Amino acid sequence: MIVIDNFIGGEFHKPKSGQYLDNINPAVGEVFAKIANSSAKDLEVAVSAASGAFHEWSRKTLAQRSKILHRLADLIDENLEALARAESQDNGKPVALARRVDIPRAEANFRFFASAIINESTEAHVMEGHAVNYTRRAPLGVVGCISPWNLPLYLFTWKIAPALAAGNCVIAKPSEVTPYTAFLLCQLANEAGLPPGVLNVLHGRGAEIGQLLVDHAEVKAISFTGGTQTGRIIGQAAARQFKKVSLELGGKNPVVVFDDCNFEEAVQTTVESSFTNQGEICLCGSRIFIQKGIYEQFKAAFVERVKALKVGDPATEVDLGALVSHDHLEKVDSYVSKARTDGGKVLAGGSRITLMNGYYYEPTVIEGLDEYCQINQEEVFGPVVTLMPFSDEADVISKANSTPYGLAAVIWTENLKRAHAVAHQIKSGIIWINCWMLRDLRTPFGGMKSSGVGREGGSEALRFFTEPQNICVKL
Ligand SMILES: NC(=O)C1=CN([C@@H]2O[C@H](COP(=O)(O)OP(=O)(O)OC[C@H]3O[C@@H](n4cnc5c(N)ncnc54)[C@H](O)[C@@H]3O)[C@@H](O)[C@H]2O)C=CC1
Ligand SMILES: O=C(O)/C=C/C=C(\O)C(=O)O
Repeated sequence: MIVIDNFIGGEFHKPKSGQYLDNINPAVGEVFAKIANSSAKDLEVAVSAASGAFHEWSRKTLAQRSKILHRLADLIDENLEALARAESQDNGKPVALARRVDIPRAEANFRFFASAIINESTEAHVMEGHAVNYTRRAPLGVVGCISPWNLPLYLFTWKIAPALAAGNCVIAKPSEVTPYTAFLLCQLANEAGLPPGVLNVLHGRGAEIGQLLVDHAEVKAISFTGGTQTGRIIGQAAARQFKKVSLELGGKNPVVVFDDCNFEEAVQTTVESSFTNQGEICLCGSRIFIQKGIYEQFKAAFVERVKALKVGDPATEVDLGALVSHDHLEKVDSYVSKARTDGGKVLAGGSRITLMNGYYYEPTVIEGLDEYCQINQEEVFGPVVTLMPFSDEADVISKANSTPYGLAAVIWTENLKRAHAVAHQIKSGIIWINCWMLRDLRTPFGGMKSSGVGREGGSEALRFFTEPQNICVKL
């Protein structure tokens, strides 16, 4: 049995409570690891290690920090296969997907921020003839990074890489549902030469050790990705201490297909935007709006391809693996049941798949529901999409904006003037025109409305993890 212990001050530590949680492989429904169940005592040791390391880490030159983070990126690449297999075992996603997307992106996250700190310029504001102001951006100290289960190492590193690059010491809390690759990364951090205490990883339940981390006065900022309800709790707790907080939350993302789209590309990419990673990505499009003139044609082509998707053992060549947990499978299935009772017609899928005692669900397409029914308002976070017709631009803009969420949207049209006009009126932090998940790590990443507060990526992330200080010099 694998034992996932905490990583504090460069060493693995058993939880002070001596208690462990079960870690289940969702592909087969079996416990394969034990996870440290951390408490306040573990947090105190981690805070002390992180605070103690801050002086040395924050005073390293940018080139020194950059070199260590590049080395960590190299080590992720060297261990790609083992990390991809671990990610699949923990999460249920196809190994091939982890090999192609999750682990290379974890490497890219370190690579990107290791280079960004070297290339970032500082600002100066000249008061002609009077003074010059320059902006110093100093690291915050000890910061907390809380990540979810859907893209475990990908999102864990998306947070810790900018935090470390900017000179902070980190206490990270990966999801208790998928802690394995964060645990494996700790060993690589030591090999890369990251000084002890600069990165600390505590495992355990969100409502316990996660909440203690958010509430700790020595932790100066929290970067969180996860569900909107959890984001609300964290935002409220952080506000009490005027703590900096970045919240990347849920989505109910619209895909808008105009009748002048490149039909083939729109159909194929919409299959991907719906079902990649079993639909467990906050950026997946879950409400597909199709212009009336091509509704039937698009529906037929889309459903045919969805029915051809292969679901099964994630260690083999499949399109979809298992959902992350039994609870999540129940949740997804209950949304589909409710959609049926609301009058929805299931065009593809709609059922669990019995296989190896794992948590498998068919890729599901539903039509016949309006934009205000439950399944079109709440985040399912699984392989379920709805199809809805629309008449014109005004109609689809109103429908696209009809949820509390505003994370991402996709627009398919060959008329770029129309694409820009619609993009400007959809209330989403990220808009893809004629593509999906084309990611440039320099761009601001995050959502509007209930999809979050703040932005990650590029300079936004480095700014979040630093405190600006204006220094005015009289000339
Ligand atoms: N990126 C996204 O948009 C994600 C959205 N979700 C949505 O949230 C729903 C619930 O999934 P969960 O696994 O329960 O997500 P969650 O939001 O509860 O968990 C995300 C992370 O937050 C931690 N956490 C939970 N409660 C906390 C607290 N009070 N203080 C500090 N940290 C806390 C968890 O341990 C985990 O590391 C999903 O069904 C999905 O709809 C879940 C994961 C990612
Ligand atoms: O940064 C990305 O490319 C993707 C981020 C995805 C999430 O934040 C998510 O699914 O939660």
